[in-house]
Amino acid sequence: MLTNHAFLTLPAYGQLKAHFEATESTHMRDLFAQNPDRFEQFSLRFDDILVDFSKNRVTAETMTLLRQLAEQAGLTDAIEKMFSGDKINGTEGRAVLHTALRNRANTPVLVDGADVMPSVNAVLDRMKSFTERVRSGEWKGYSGKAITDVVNIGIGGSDLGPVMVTEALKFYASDKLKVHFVSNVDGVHIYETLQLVNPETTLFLVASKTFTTQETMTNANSARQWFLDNGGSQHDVAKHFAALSTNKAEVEKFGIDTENMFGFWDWVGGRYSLWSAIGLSIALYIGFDNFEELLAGGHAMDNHFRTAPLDQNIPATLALLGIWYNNFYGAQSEAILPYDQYLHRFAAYFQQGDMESNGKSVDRDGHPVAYQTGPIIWGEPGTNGQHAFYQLIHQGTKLIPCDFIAPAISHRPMGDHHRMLLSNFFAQTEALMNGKTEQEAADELRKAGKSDAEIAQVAPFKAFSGNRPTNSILLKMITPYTLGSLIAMYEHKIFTQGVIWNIFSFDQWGVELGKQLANKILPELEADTPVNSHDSSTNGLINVYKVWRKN
Ligand SMILES: O=P(O)(O)OC[C@H]1O[C@@H](O)[C@H](O)[C@@H](O)[C@@H]1O
Repeated sequence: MLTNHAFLTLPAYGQLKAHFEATESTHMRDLFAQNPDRFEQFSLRFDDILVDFSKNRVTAETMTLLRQLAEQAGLTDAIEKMFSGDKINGTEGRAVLHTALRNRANTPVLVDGADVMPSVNAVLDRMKSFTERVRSGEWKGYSGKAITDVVNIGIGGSDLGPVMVTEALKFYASDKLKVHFVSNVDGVHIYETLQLVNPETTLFLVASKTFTTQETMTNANSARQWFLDNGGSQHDVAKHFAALSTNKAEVEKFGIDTENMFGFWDWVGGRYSLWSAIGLSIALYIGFDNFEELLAGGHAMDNHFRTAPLDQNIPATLALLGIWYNNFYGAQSEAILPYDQYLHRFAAYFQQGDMESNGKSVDRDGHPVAYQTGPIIWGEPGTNGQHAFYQLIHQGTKLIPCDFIAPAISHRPMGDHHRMLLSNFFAQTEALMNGKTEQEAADELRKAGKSDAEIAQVAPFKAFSGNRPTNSILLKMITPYTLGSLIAMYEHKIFTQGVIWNIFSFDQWGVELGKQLANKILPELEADTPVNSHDSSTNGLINVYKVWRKN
């Protein structure tokens, strides 16, 4: 178990508070003017990833104090505990070992005294041979045809990771196999997907850690019914349905041949499971070699996180910067802005990764926290975001720290597109940092021939305060390996913050209440008789629904 501490009483917290008050009004423009080495001093490199954090409202002293905060919170010890299989998921009594899934060094990792690596490797071997059989066409559907479409049915961690990675690595995909993802219990999702596929050549992957999730089981049942209604027989189900789960009993009950079950373990959190059997759709889409590269990239970042000193440690640095804005500047959110269309689901993926992990308000002693924990994560790919919500980032009243992510080399070089994309990537962080004074705005207007009256009227609106923090994460190229490292980098950032806030990052009790209430309401929706067992709003909504559905 992790060692507890009181975040607000850590000596470095008090020092940071005083330091914040003394430096809050400093403008990054001045910090850059004073220090020509700022970029060298405040950037880190790891393989083909450059993390430039110089455009943050920090000095060397800020970083030193933040690192002391991490040390005082016991980060080094916590990292070791996670990697070595300690049961750091305290409320569920579980180890947290997604790192073992990508442990390419194959060193033993013990849970309750037993090495998990042989089981991890055994599942990977089965995924490999299955992937090869499906991709080569050796695996046949019931009418003897090769598989052309894979439909992954899952939700949350059993969906978002595979969706994000298959999109991000589309360049590596085989053109013989398409992947589709069904998550929402809204029948529209499965309906529309089934319109695109042929039962003779479709493989359904039912992806659910628990194999009891309402949405997934409902979609899986509908998919099986569709399969049976459209030419497949009960006997053929084995050729068209596989399960990715920890729950063998439920898989059997559903009727999937356990030969077609790819297992994982309770020490893999749903939102950290793309590295496990849940990644089978990824392996099928990009090939097993590329899936292994993804694992290798994650593993390399694990080694970095575990061994790099704090002043060189990329995930820890990003985590500490996040804490600086979250707990001292009062920033409510963080934006993730990938300048790469293939990464268009990256922010959505880390919405779950971060918000489900650190959206907690009780500390590890079970006491309510008296400080802010996990931020709101949001974002869209650049440049689309620029034409939508960047106005607020540039001139709104809220401080929104942003991560800008871009590859130097595009997989799809088309004319000048990539250079234009990157000019925007570079320009935005420069603009956010520098801003534009009212005087500069006025000078521009004067040059454009505006009168003094016009200048006085318009200049205030054309001024930008600047001093808005950004990290620039420049990658050489989005390869399976770099993507693996990038994902692991964010995972460890989230972990570090959870350690410092003294919260449990690997449970998610907050999603349960809504599920319980939905289960209670579902049978109440059957009859047309009005309900009166809820508050007046819930009763009112249900009763109007019961009237309207009749038309
Ligand atoms: O994989 P399962 O068991 O179907 O769970 C899916 C999702 O279910 C949600 O309820 C959890 O909040 C997520 O963490 C999880 O990923």
